[in-house]
Amino acid sequence: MSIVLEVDGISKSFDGQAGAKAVLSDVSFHVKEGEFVSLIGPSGSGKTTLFHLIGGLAKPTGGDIRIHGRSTVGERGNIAYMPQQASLMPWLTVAANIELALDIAGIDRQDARSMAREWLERVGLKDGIAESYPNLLSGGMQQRVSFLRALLSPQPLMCLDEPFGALDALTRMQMQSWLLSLWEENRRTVLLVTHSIEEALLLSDRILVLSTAPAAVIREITVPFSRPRKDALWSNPDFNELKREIYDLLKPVR
Ligand SMILES: Nc1ncnc2c1ncn2[C@@H]1O[C@H](COP(=O)(O)OP(=O)(O)OP(=O)(O)O)[C@@H](O)[C@H]1O
Repeated sequence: MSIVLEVDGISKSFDGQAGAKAVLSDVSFHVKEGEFVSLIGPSGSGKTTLFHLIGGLAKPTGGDIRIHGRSTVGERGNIAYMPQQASLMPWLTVAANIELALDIAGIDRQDARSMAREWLERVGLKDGIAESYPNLLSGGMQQRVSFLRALLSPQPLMCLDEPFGALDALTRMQMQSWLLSLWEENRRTVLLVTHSIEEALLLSDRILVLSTAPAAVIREITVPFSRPRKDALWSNPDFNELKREIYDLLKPVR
């Protein structure tokens, strides 16, 4: 499998009143083609900052970011990004929201139109949802549309930033199962930021554990469960063992 993303010795500091504040310190990792990798770390450890750097919205203080071997520091348009809040355009229908993203990414308008409609049906968003406006959909439905928009976008890497963080616990579990089966069919290259250890274990091939700020990768865990996975994994003793191990890594040092 070829390497899609290389984060190579990245550091990032912000200037503040009390001088420079280091947020990331020598962070290095990679994501291979078709891999699902999760980043998990304490609150404030710089996960969103890292996504901003990968997406080209900010520049690192040091280090390099490469996509398919080419340095993309400060360059936008290389990732399909899914934020915590769906951020759909309220004045466009669901289908038009997806079409717009594909259009911006350079896909022919006619192709974007048929892709959006076909995929909405395929992922169970039927019964006129394509022609509905986003504010008529539940939070979970909006996130399905947001995920689909990222999934269909042609960029080589999907970055999912706490995509289910704003959902209630039950909807979140349903969304995880939905995303799991959809991802296992499509195998796009994914980097996920999450606060949920269970979510990371259920979905990922590998988990990168970040330390508190200034953050570095303190552990890389290869998730040993075979695919296709089912949410019944939650009752597997090995699942709980790994959950405990990651929880201990994230515990604040007293
Ligand atoms: N533009 C900025 N200027 C100054 N400090 C910033 C800026 N952006 C982020 N920070 C600081 O960097 C640190 C890391 O923030 P970031 O949002 O990346 O963490 P996070 O791991 O995503 O947090 P959470 O898990 O709570 O969402 C925080 O202390 C934050 O205040």
